[in-house]
Amino acid sequence: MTATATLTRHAPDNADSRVVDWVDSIAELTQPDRIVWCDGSAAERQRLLDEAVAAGTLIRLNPEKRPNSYLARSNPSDVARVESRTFICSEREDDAGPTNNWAAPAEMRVTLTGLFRGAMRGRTMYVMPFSMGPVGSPLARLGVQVTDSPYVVLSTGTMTRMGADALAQIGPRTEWVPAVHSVGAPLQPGDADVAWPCNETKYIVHYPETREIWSYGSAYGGNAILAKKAFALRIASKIGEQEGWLAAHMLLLKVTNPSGRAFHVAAGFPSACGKTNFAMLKPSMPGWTVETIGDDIAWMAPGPDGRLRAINPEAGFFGVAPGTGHSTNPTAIATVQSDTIFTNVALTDDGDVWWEGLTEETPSHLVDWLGRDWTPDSEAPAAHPNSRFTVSADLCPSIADTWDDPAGVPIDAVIFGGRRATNVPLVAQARSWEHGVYIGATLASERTAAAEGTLGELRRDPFAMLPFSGTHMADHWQHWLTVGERLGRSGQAPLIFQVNWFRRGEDGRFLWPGFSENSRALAWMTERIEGRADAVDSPFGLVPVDGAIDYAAAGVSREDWDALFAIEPEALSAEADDTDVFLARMGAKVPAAVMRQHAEFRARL
Ligand SMILES: Nc1nc2c(ncn2[C@@H]2O[C@H](COP(=O)(O)OP(=O)(O)OP(=O)(O)O)[C@@H](O)[C@H]2O)c(=O)[nH]1
Ligand SMILES: O=C([O-])CC(=O)C(=O)O
Ligand SMILES: [Mn+2]
Repeated sequence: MTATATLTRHAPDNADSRVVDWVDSIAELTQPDRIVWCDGSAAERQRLLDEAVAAGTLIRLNPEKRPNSYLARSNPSDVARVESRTFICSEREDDAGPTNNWAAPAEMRVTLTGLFRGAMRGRTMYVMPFSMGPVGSPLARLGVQVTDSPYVVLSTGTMTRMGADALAQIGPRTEWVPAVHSVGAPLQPGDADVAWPCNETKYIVHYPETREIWSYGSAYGGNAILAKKAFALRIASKIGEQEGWLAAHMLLLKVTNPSGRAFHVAAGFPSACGKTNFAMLKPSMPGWTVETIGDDIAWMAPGPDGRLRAINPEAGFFGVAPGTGHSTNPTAIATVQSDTIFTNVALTDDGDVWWEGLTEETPSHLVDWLGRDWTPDSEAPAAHPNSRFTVSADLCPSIADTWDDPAGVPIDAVIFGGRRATNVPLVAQARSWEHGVYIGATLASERTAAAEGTLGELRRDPFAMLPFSGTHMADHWQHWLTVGERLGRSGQAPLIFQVNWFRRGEDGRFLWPGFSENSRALAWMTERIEGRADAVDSPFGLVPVDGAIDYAAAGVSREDWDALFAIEPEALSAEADDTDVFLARMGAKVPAAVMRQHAEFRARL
């Protein structure tokens, strides 16, 4: 018997034997020095925080400025999702589709077994049972992740319901998704550790049929907090297709109008395109309120009443720091006042954090995300463009009291959006569910710092799921059509809209002020649901009639307002050509309804 096998007996007494056997088998492969079963308690969290400070992984911030908060600086090479190293290993390549990296599962297993052999030597393996969604909710799902990164344990503890309660849910017949994570940096006896261990070799691997996740070499959020993008989107999109529900890269919010009527909205924008900001919107319009339910992921299923019901499977926010300030997102600023882990932001001289966009004045001296002295004369930004905050949803002042309702909330509207300097109007309503699916399917957006790649480059990001689908993207579209038909039969399908906060004028400036003023577009959408606001036809769908949105109150000139909806036939025709190429690339599985909608789009130009 090895030492690790002995330690595994410290599994909690109620741990399901399949979980214990699986943990044993991973320990056998990865050879950690110690195994710790996480209970999710506050005491455990504090112990891990203290250990991470001692190890140099976390810097404790000034408790008078930022109580119970910490700064992590990653290895400079480990700052974002690595899409080129992310794989969907379905049995058949065609089930992963042309937008995913694919490898044969048997071959990938051999590669990963080689990499994971002894990968945790000298480290502790943490076992984290977790629930995505309120523990015990019919919409919730269970998983167990092992990791050798205390930073990942702390992050998972905030982002999910992690610990003893989740473990207690796993019985002999319960389904749970196993997820294996290692930073890929074993320590030999006598080796000194580094603050952010990782490996140049990275693999983020999903087996959709057997519902397993393996991640190697990175400790960055989206690569390593496997409950989030890997499970709640990539694996869940496959499960949802098999079971008739939707896993969506969408925020969830509740908006209440001045007469007290509430609406629930799910909105899908690509990474770093405004989900967290929209979810925490402070309306500029008097009498309106927005409450937050989720800021990144929605699981939605037709409910017993025939309506689409949604839960936020997460328990916290992993939000983009740069651009988040008192004037843009005061709610997020209030949320991260305490109990927050910041990653790759700058450190102020008084032990607090700073990033571009936090305040109007720039501090005269900082320590940047790389640990170097920084002044306003420095060329590089002080915070990494994809620096993040990790904080519990409970701390958000705009959180809705229904945010963790096990039954979910009924969805009235679905929105798609992207970062588009040209062509796409501020807001438009899809003519039908089918038209809405076409809008989602052909969504394009400019690249951001949330993943490796060229900033600003326009790319197709269907359903904002390009990096997050565990299936063939065209199967995902067909699945949305099928769910829509089912909702349509009870006459209760949500309306679908498209928005674009990022259109620019010829001088390069944003034409729309965004943030709190986005409430004007949201209000119009709710008025469409109520049948109170008028709209006119356009190639994109139904757009507000003159006077339906008070743009002047948002400080927008008549000229800019017109430019926000301008139709440039040549540019649109070029975009339609590009859509042809994109749909051809997606192959024979593209639903006929999407092709039909594309033909109609062309005909309307
Ligand atoms: N101009 C403009 N910028 C915005 C708006 N909303 C958000 N942003 C900026 O866009 C960036 C990303 O916004 P987030 O709300 O964090 O985006 P996200 O979709 O939650 O990103 P992920 O967490 O990566 O999925 C931030 O720098 C925001 O300040 C808007 O309405 N107008
Ligand atoms: O998953 C991540 O790493 C962060 C995130 O929310 C995104 O990129 O969409
Ligand atoms: Mn976000």
